[in-house]
Amino acid sequence: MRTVLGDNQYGKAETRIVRVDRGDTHAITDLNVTTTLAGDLAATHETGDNSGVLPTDSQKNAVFAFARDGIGEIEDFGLRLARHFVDGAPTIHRARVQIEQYTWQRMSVQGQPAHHSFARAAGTRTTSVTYDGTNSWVVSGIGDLTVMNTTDSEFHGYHRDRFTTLPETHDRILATAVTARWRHAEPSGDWAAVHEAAREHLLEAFADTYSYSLQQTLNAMGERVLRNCPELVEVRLSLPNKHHFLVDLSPFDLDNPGEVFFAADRPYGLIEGTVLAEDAPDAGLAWW
Ligand SMILES: O=c1[nH]c(=O)c2[nH]c(=O)[nH]c2[nH]1
Repeated sequence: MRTVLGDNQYGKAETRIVRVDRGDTHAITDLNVTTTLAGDLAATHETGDNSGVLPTDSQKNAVFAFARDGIGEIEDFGLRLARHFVDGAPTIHRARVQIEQYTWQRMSVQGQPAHHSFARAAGTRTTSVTYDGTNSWVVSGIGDLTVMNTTDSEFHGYHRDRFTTLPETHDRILATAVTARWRHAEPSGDWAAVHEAAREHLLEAFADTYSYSLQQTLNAMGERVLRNCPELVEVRLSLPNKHHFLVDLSPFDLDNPGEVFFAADRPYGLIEGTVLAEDAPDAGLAWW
């Protein structure tokens, strides 16, 4: 059988890098960086001719070397790296730089901000930057931000088949670990300000939406971000439904008026969806 080489890409996954800025007080930037390159790479696949391959080791080294000059916002760091790879190597026509930034909070010591001590906080800030030699696309977001509403959530009226045993509920816990990614209309802007605003609006929409399904909450979260952040044109959400089951305490002659739950970790419902501005421009390579 004859075969042809299809789409391919390669890069260095998960370069972990911590930069310490040693000003009057220390500051840290803690990143997990994944670089992915694509282009004219048939030769290495077909004959092992590596003349067009920029080693993944060099990609990792570039991440560390670029960090020596300062990192700044992860979106800008990603754009600098992506341009370096495509503009510097003739066979590389497309680069993606994905960055996860871990959140660290400065500790307090005797009521004062600590000089050099930090505690890791929940949630990550993320970006995925793509550059094709002409255009750049930026998708930013958050990861792993666990949230819970202890009421104002119902789930009933669903389609039933012969396997349906789920009891309808008019009052349940709604909990999820939010992964959200938002597409910027332009590959420039005040990344940190947009991030803060998008995060706030996501969380507020989660908290103040009376929910009849996690799907409805997802849509409300995406809508709220797009209505309030004109820099953004698309939001993609992935929301695991972290089920909390009321424990039957009747064997112990105890009632359970919505107070004691079993927090199951698997299996879990996984609710995913996209909300777009009606006039969102074509996504191009934003989600590559
Ligand atoms: O908000 C929910 N959406 C579902 O689709 C679903 N399915 C399920 O079993 N529980 C829930 N909850």
